Amino acid sequence: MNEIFTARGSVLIAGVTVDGATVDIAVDETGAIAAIGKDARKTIDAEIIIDGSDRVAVPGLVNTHTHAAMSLLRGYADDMILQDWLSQKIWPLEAHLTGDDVYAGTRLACLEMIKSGTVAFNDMYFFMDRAAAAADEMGMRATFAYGFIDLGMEEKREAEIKATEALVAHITSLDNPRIRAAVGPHSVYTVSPEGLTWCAAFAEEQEIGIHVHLSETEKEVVDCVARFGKRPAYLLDECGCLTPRTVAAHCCWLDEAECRLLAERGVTASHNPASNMKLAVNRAMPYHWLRQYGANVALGTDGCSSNNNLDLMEEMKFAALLQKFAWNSPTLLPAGEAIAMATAAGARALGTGPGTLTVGAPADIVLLDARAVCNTPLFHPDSNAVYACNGGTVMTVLCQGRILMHEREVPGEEEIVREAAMTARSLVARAEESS
Ligand SMILES: C[C@H]1O[C@@H](n2cnc3c(O)ncnc32)[C@H](O)[C@@H]1O
Ligand SMILES: [Zn+2]
Repeated sequence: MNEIFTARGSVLIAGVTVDGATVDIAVDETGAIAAIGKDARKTIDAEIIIDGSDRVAVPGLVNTHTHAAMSLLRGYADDMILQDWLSQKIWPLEAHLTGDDVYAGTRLACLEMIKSGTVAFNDMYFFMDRAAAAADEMGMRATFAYGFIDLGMEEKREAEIKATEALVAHITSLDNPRIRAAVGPHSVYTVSPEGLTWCAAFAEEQEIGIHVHLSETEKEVVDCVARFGKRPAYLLDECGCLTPRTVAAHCCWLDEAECRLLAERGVTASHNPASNMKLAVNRAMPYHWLRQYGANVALGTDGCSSNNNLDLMEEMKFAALLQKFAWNSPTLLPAGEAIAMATAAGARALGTGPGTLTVGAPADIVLLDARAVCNTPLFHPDSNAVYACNGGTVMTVLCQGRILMHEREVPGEEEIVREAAMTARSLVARAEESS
């Protein structure tokens, strides 16, 4: 294998554009940014030198809500409303999932994320020990939550508790700083208050995150008020699920008071605009209120069955456009804020560092092609990154100083794609045989 992918020493990115200036970025052997500037090359004896001319450097992107192995379900069920999509197509198929399926699907997802500039992701799914193995092999950072769904049944709740405890124990035993565990209560419509309360207490005891779907549809809100006499964010809060370690996905139907509550609790709201538009949830996350009350707002793709890709560069554009359109404000969510959502806000949510190109930060660095058509002319790199380009502009990706992709080459790509295609076919065939 090309030594650029196996090297674990220091790296110099020479003559790269950062915030409009041409600089060097020096990465030390611990994987941290040692220096940035004109003389940064003098600070290390670089094992690997990357030519940064014709490249724009940005921080690695962070996907704060996905179901990575759903890459196997890409294009399997489109153009449906959420409840029908889940109950008629997705859950029946997922009943046939195996650990091998999740491993192959997560490897495909990691490949796709790396190829579009993502270095870290927040995952909620099943067989997460196998997902963790895949992410580790691919060199990414990731947080894994078992999708806890008890449907109000005590017996099922006991099984979900065991599955959650087993995953957290497994990930803890890995003792891998790139791979973390979280607790994943799916939503207020699939998890009982008892289940939600257990999830919150366990996450607090383990000092780990909570990953939950929140107020994705109007039906979720209406049903929650009818069943529990309160809106979903208040129910989650009563159960202890709103914390600074919580990532709440979607947040489309929050009212203003719920936005203030999320901000007060330090919750990260993960905006998933492509999935929301595709499933026609009929309301955009109220970003203006969340920002007004100081909530951390990050970005996520959701899974490949509702998006249908994992390209966070595209997601930045969807977010900026959807917010402007839905809230009738062309000044809402400008390009710089969209990039901060996809980088610093996501890194804050997952605790992966500052998510910026600064000395001392983990070297999670993405190099974009400055000569690409979408980057020409290059008046405003942020504008081009959000409004003109997509993940195809990503040339090189470093995570903790390790080179995961260079000149768009990722080691093992062909085998990962072949294996995932075969696995997806076999999963669907098994499901069809049994129906
Ligand atoms: C972990 C479970 O969550 C399911 N899922 C995937 N996307 C969504 C979504 O947008 N809303 C609710 N649930 C979702 C996934 O299929 C797993 O069953
Ligand atoms: Zn989701």
